Amino acid sequence: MRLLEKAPAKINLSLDVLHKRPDGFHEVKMIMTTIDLADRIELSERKDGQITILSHNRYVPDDNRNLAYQAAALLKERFNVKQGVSIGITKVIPVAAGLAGGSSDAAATLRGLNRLWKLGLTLDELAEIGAEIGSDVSFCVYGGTALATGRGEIVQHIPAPPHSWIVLAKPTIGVSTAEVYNNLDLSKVEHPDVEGMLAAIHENDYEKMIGLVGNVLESVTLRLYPEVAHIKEQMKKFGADAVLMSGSGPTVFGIIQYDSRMHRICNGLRGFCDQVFAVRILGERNSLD
Ligand SMILES: C[C@](O)(CO)[C@H](O)COP(=O)(O)OP(=O)(O)OC[C@H]1O[C@@H](n2ccc(N)nc2=O)[C@H](O)[C@@H]1O
Ligand SMILES: Nc1ncnc2c1ncn2[C@@H]1O[C@H](COP(=O)(O)OP(=O)(O)OP(=O)(O)O)[C@@H](O)[C@H]1O
Repeated sequence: MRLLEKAPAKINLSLDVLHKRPDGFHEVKMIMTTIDLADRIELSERKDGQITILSHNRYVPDDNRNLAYQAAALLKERFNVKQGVSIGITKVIPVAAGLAGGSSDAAATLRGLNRLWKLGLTLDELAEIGAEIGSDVSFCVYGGTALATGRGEIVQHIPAPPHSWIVLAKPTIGVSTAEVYNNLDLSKVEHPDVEGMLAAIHENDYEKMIGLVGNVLESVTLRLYPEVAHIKEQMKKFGADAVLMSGSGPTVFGIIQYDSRMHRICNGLRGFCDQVFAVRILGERNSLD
């Protein structure tokens, strides 16, 4: 048997870090939403009990460093599954980009293997298992839009943000999440208004939403990688309504209401940036909702 799962990317509309915890992780408060840019995960049964990864992407590990491999190994061990699985990953989400590509691949593998191996687990149970793989995996198990707290694994669902285009631009560099958190100086950051963003989304208020985007991790990544600041400036100059870095970066996203402006911004960015995408937020509401 063979089955397919989509693994969508996420962006963080608001990302605050409250403090560093004794376990080394940081306590976060962030609003995440899935976008229509997805890897494809193909799961095929193996009778020999092995787990294999095939991705045809030189930046993606094909062994137990791959988060999809870790997801399969965890389920196999926890539920004493005898079968194995071949995991084919068609990468669309840029790697080490702040878009949770690896986390979403792991989450899709959990959802897919739950079906393939007939484990009968709920999404809540899969999300709990996902937290053992990485902080973003729990959110990715559900997708949609959510307020995430704790180290990111406590997920509270909220409505989708107002109707808009998301333009993504990824500079050629990759960024290490651990490096960004390690260089964060919380005495120097400006905290975003996460509660205000929550209210804007609940009220489906586009103007309010674009005025409230914020990410404390920008303070680190923009300093370490000036090309990210350059892309932010260009996206603003081309006319995006709001511009923010996603996660630990380096991908920058712009929020735009009108198609014509979205095209203008994409054309402008493609002049100097290889990876530019225009996507919708998954499950978005239209402006009349
Ligand atoms: C930046 C975000 O992507 C925003 O959604 C996440 O906070 C990061 O999530 P992630 O990539 O799944 O992170 P993990 O794989 O769990 O952790 C990678 C590293 O990031 C740091 N880390 C991550 C999450 C967190 N709440 N505090 C941290 O300090 C830790 O140094 C950890 O070793
Ligand atoms: N399935 C996978 N896809 C991509 N990278 C993976 C995968 N599994 C493991 N990795 C490793 O994880 C690193 C980070 O990749 P990923 O694309 O998940 O980063 P990210 O989008 O910044 O994640 P996040 O936003 O959750 O911090 C890569 O450099 C790669 O070595």
